[in-house]
Amino acid sequence: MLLEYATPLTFIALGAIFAYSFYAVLIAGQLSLGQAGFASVAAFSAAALAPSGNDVGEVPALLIAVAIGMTLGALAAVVLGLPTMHLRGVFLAIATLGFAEAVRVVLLNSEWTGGAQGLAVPRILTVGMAWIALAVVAYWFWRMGRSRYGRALEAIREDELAARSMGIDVGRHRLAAFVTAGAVAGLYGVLFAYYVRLIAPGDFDFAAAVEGLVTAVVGGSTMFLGPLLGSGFQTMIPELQRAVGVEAGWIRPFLASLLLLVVILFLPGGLASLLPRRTRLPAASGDGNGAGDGNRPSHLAARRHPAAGETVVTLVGLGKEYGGVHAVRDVDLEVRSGEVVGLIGPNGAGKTTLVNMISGLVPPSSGRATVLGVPVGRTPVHKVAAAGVSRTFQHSKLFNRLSALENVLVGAHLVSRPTFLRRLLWLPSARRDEQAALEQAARCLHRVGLADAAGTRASALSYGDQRRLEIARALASEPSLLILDEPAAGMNHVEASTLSALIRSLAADGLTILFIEHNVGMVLETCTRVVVLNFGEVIASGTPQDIASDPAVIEAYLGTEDDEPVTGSVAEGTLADPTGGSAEVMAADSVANVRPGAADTLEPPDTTPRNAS
Ligand SMILES: Nc1ncnc2c1ncn2[C@@H]1O[C@H](COP(=O)(O)OP(=O)(O)OP(=O)(O)O)[C@@H](O)[C@H]1O
Repeated sequence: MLLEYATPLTFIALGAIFAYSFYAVLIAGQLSLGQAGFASVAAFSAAALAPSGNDVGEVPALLIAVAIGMTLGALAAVVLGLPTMHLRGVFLAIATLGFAEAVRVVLLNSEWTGGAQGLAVPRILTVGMAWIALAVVAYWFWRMGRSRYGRALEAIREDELAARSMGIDVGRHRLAAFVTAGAVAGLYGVLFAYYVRLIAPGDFDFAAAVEGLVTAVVGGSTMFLGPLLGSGFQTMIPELQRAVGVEAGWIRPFLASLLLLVVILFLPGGLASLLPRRTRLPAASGDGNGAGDGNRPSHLAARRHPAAGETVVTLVGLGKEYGGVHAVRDVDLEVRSGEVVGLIGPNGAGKTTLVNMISGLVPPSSGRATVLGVPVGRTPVHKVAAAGVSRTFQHSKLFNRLSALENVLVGAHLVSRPTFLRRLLWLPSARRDEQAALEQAARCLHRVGLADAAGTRASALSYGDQRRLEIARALASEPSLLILDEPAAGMNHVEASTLSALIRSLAADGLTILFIEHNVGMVLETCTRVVVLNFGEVIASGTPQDIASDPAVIEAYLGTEDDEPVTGSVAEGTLADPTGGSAEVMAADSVANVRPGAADTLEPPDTTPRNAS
């Protein structure tokens, strides 16, 4: 019975293995078509170099061929990956396709490959061996999925910039994914060669690459079972055709293309997304709050924080120019450990550019900046994060297809330990470390009041909850400096007030906080020091009381008698941009027209002690 279906079953396994080589990079958001090239390098080299089954026995001969093929596939991926890993999307696809085509042409014109006639290879592979190989590959990706490494790849796929800011070395992870793809494609090439008996360079052409990609995409690139589902579907179409007596050759590519279209339009996660995706929640602790905000899990990696009062940020003459626009000019600023510094200023004042320079996202044009001992501008973003800088973004940069808990788990990248290889071996220490990371994530969610939303997809959260989730994700790395870019945007008064209390409680724990906010009232209430930027320059810096009555600040916000009226509400501490921009105001319904010079102080500062909460 099984033998009757041996051929389609073998091709399902082979197709799935090939699709896994695409899945390996799709999971990190990379689109590569070079896998056919890796497979052909592996297949021809192994066939030429591996000993004959007559000399060493069939299975050892196949195993040696697999080892040769996977090694050469991985090496080819390193050679191709090093110069191309900085490419994204379609550019990477074109470069890798070019490589595969070049390999095909070289093999086609080489004598040792038999040219267009191809190379005869003994059939050693059986259906059982093919499925064992598939099981090993699927196991690899299954165990990878919930490891720290697997989560980092998913984070890169969802938002590369945010992943960098969480301390993930994107270049290294992308190259690792590419090399895995090379090895898996190499495995496919060898198994294919030792099954079909005769291999020709044409077996690994553009059409083969597209078929592998379609199989992976149709199956789904976000769940490890996707390639298997895709391959089963692709291989079974001709079998079903035969069963119902319709032999037309166009049906399979037509249905595959149709399904690809349906998947891209309506089912971005592929067939695998129809299967339920579970978010593993941490085991509840005895305090009734799940992992709650209890003690720090003991298996997390250690973090060193600066002592109270130690310098955290030093900016000297820092400037950034975009073409002729001076976004930031000549800023001198020192932030000490434990301070809560509010950065305010009208739209376009240069606040985001300044914090982008501090977090290493944007290199300065002039001056120098040292953050937690690291010279930013010359240091990659993930290393700045590793030094202890964590941040949220003005426009939320969550990993939208991941749950709230998974988002925060990525945030814990820097304090959690690598677990993938230990997960492959089911070592208890890997489970313990994963549990510690889960507890850390749950603790951070609890701290921002999102414990109940742990299993909810980030994209399904309300706008205010998304902003809180970003804060939880930023906290998970246990930073020394937390940068918040307009954290209260989109929040109502109650939420903003709760957020203000949270920021003060974080500061009471010793965290240094730098935050941009248009809600001036909240800034004055929350900060120990306020820095005001206008046209890229610091126009004032001091205590909330000083800033609230500083004439230069009031003029920057309200303009002078000669200016056009501006919209905003002093009473709400929320002011629109005097330069005409569109500030995200906290309470749109309370916005009133304010004549220039209508008030002589901003929102009076709250005198509540900082650590009262
Ligand atoms: N990547 C860029 N390329 C060109 N100009 C830029 C770039 N980023 C910022 N700018 C310009 O730099 C100036 C400062 O922008 P920035 O976003 O830092 O201001 P901001 O104070 O954060 O404003 P907002 O409150 O609206 O976020 C603006 O004139 C802006 O147009």
